[in-house]
Amino acid sequence: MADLDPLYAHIDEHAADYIEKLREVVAIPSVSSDATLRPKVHEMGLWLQAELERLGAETKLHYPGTHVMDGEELELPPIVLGTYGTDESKKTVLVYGHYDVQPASLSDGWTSDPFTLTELDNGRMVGRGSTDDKGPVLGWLWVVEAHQQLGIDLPVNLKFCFEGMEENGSEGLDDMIVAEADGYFANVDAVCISDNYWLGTSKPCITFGLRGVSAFALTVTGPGWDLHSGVYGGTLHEPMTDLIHLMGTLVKPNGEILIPGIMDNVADLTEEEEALYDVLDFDVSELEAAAGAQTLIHDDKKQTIMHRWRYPSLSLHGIEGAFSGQGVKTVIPAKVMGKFSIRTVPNQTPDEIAEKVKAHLEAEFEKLGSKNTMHVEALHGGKCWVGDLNHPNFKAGTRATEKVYGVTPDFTREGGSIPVTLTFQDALGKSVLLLPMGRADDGAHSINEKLDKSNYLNGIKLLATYLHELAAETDL
Ligand SMILES: NCC(=O)N[C@@H](Cc1c[nH]cn1)C(=O)O
Ligand SMILES: [Zn+2]
Ligand SMILES: [Zn+2]
Repeated sequence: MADLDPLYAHIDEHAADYIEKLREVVAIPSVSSDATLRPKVHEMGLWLQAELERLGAETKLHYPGTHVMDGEELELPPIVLGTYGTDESKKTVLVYGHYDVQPASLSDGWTSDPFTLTELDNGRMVGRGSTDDKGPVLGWLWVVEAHQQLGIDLPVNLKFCFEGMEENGSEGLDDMIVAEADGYFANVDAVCISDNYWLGTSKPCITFGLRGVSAFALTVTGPGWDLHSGVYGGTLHEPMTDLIHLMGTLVKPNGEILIPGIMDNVADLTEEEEALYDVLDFDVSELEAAAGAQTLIHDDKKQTIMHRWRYPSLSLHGIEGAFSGQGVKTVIPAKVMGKFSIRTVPNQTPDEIAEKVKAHLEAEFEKLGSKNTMHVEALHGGKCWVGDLNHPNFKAGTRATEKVYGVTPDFTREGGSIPVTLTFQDALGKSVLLLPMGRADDGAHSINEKLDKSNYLNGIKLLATYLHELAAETDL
């Protein structure tokens, strides 16, 4: 295998260039769930295509069509596909990432403009998308560029698949992957995704499991329009009252999900799995620090980690249509929509979850005797995933981590979701490795999202080293 020390030195020397490029893409507010920012998502996709072309990849854009969001028909952003190298003597690695981001605004509590990458003295680079997932996506590009600049042969062929709707249901992606399994993706030997985080803040990990996610919108509709609560309060069924009651029937404050039958298919805990949690090097105080609170439900670390990785959870996210401004507005909202989602685990499926959620809410609404109308909509649903840690793809990731960081990584599952992981595994019949760049306290989806400069640079080295280690795998 090639001596990678010159590559590592090159990456360190070019830190300023890589940070400038990250600054450039953080400044494109590619928020996939905001209709007004949809052009920015497209712009970000085209930015990536141009960079891939600059690096000599053959690219193509797959446009999945349109969808309706907030009552508006919108063009879905392109899935950016790229092929770099077609040498039949080399293995082909498919790398996936997403270029859309979660919403962010200063009023949420950011200490700097979310779309201006802000470097702090402690090495943190703060900005929306820095860690989820623009930093890692860019990392793959710099791996190719560094090899070119140093004249080092890239030991594998690469296929890129970058999407712009991951944070909003990945519409159109699964269909494209299934349709192209024997086409564009035909020669793929292994898949790697860098879109998650270390378990803590100091030790790297590789990840072999994710929870799924099923998102719902629960709408209660009553009066024809918003009403004066002094004039109508006490005289009619209020949608907010119904909605708050219904949302209260979903989950207890201790996290217990109240939907009948929801736990029926949850995989049994085996002794072998339990032993993994016993030896895990996990510090709950780091989780508390990253959350900015000491409000964990469970007293011991084992229960905490199991409820994050292997049991389902239900979170209430918000209510559309309700008054949320400052001061008091004595209004009866005419129509309100509660949003919640369930993180799902083996062996739960989105169809089963949707059926149980609907049956429960319909039964609870019936009990209210309300004259309002209720509608439950299953939004996106993605399955959970557990990969095979013994596969050579994971061995390559482990060796790469050991080389770059000098430690054996933690082997983790994660509470979050990247539904395409299972799609790649099933449709292509190939191993998918999750190889994170960022740390547990990066604040993805939260305020002041950051990527540490050291994680960015070591992450680029890690992705490069992984490709070399995978190329050296004889068992693949
Ligand atoms: N980094 C992966 C990630 O953040 N995934 C999202 C996926 C999602 C599901 N619904 C909306 N976004 C996650 O929330 O886990
Ligand atoms: Zn992500
Ligand atoms: Zn995300």
